[in-house]
Amino acid sequence: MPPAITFDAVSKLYGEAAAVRSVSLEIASGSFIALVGSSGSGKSTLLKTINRLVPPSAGRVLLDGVDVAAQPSALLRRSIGYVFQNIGLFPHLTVGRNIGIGLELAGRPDPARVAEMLDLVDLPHGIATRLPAELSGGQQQRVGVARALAPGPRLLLMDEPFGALDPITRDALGRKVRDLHERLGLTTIMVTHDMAEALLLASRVLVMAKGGIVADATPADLLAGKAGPEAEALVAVPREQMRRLMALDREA
Ligand SMILES: Nc1ncnc2c1ncn2[C@@H]1O[C@H](COP(=O)(O)OP(=O)(O)OP(=O)(O)O)[C@@H](O)[C@H]1O
Repeated sequence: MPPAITFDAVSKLYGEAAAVRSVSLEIASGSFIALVGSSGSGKSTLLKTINRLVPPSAGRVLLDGVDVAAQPSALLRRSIGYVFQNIGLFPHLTVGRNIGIGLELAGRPDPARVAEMLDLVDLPHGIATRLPAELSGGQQQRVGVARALAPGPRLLLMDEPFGALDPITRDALGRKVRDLHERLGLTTIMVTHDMAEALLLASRVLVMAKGGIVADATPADLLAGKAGPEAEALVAVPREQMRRLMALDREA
């Protein structure tokens, strides 16, 4: 079973300023969650409390009922896949070693697993001997996903993973990740600025503002305007774009 996550009154203060304000919520095992909200609303900070990159100032985060603070952070991070915007591949290591690094550090190197992961993200095996700089941005981000999934985590955290990609590559990778989420039976949390991406990929959308969760709804309820004013302001943009595109299509 992939883990369920509980945020129990989680807050994070930086000096006087609260980046996250007393967030309490449960995430069911197997969910695909999109975390959206304006810049600075606390999305990344909340995400990072799960893998202990950010220790909460108050409250607890539980994975399957166990406080993450009670687990050694290296062990915890090995059990959680993490993909972030600037990819963070090791530039001096080949693609193959980048993908295998988690297994290597855990003392169980596995070249066959590297090939399996390349297949999983639709990259040719020949790419394994190249350096990251010799790949396109989209290919690098696929390697980032392969690296996160190589140790076989059940939980995948993604922080604006496709932000730097062109729209076509972004759409393809988003679908790929959704497909992997289903096939591997993951629990996935993705921070994104793109409401359309959130609506199309997630089963549940959490909207943050000023460190708090201001809406928590399915994509269908969000689109139907049932999730409150903050959510409505974010949904209005893709909805209006869709309306204009359809009007153009009718004129053509
Ligand atoms: N290490 C830090 N030190 C001080 N303040 C921080 C730190 N990290 C984040 N903050 C502040 O906490 C608030 C929330 O930041 P966070 O990165 O979580 O927002 P976000 O919603 O992910 O934003 P974005 O969409 O721009 O990435 C912001 O006001 C930010 O300036």
